[in-house]
Amino acid sequence: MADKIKDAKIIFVVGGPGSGKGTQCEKVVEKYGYTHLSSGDLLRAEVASGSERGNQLQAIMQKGELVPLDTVLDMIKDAMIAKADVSKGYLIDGYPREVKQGEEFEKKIGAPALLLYIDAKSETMVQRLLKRGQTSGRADDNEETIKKRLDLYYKATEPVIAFYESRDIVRKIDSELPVDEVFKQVSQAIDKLK
Ligand SMILES: Nc1ncnc2c1ncn2[C@@H]1O[C@H](COP(=O)(O)OP(=O)(O)O)[C@@H](O)[C@H]1O
Ligand SMILES: Nc1ncnc2c1ncn2[C@H]1C[C@H](O)[C@@H](COP(=O)(O)OP(=O)(O)O)O1
Ligand SMILES: [Mg+2]
Repeated sequence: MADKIKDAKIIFVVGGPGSGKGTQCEKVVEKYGYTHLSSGDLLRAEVASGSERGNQLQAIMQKGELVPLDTVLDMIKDAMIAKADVSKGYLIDGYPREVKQGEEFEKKIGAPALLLYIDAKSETMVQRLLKRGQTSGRADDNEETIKKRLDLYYKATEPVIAFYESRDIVRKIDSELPVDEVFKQVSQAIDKLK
């Protein structure tokens, strides 16, 4: 595995729910041709398949909780391998959500070259998620679950940023600005990688 993706850059995209991770990743795909893997999207695909495992995942996600680490990591790893021959870089969106996930990823796959920290105020995230909820059809875009997701973000995911800061790979992105302004910052961080 490590061999197959040895030249591909790995970028972790970390930020609260509704901070704009998915929005920025789409633009990175367009400009840089990186492979975008969203843990949430992978999980929702499993739910949509109607499998027994998908039903269990749905119940967890609806409560705003984290699904088991092994499940997410296996899904990401399989998806990375599937793209290994064509991918020059990977955007890992929504993972790691806790320090342990980062540690396990590095043991099984490899080290990230960059961590994009997509930062927005909690009020901003709530407003964006409530708006997204009007059309997303996502079971977790409702007021009650949003609150739980935010709490979990501050408790479990923010420590991930501190964990990688010591390696100097964290780039903090101000995601309060309009999408294109946010993307300028993202582009600058990626351009510096080369
Ligand atoms: N910079 C921004 N300004 C305004 N709205 C944004 C911005 N970035 C994202 N959004 C909107 O906020 C919502 C959440 O964005 P999304 O990319 O799905 O976030 P995440 O993947 O982090 O949950 C979406 O409806 C999106 O259109
Ligand atoms: N790395 C991960 N570990 C555990 N659960 C995860 C996960 N990534 C996603 N999930 C589950 C729990 C999340 O509340 C839900 C939705 O995730 P998401 O689509 O990444 O949300 P968002 O883009 O709004 O931040 O899926
Ligand atoms: Mg997303």
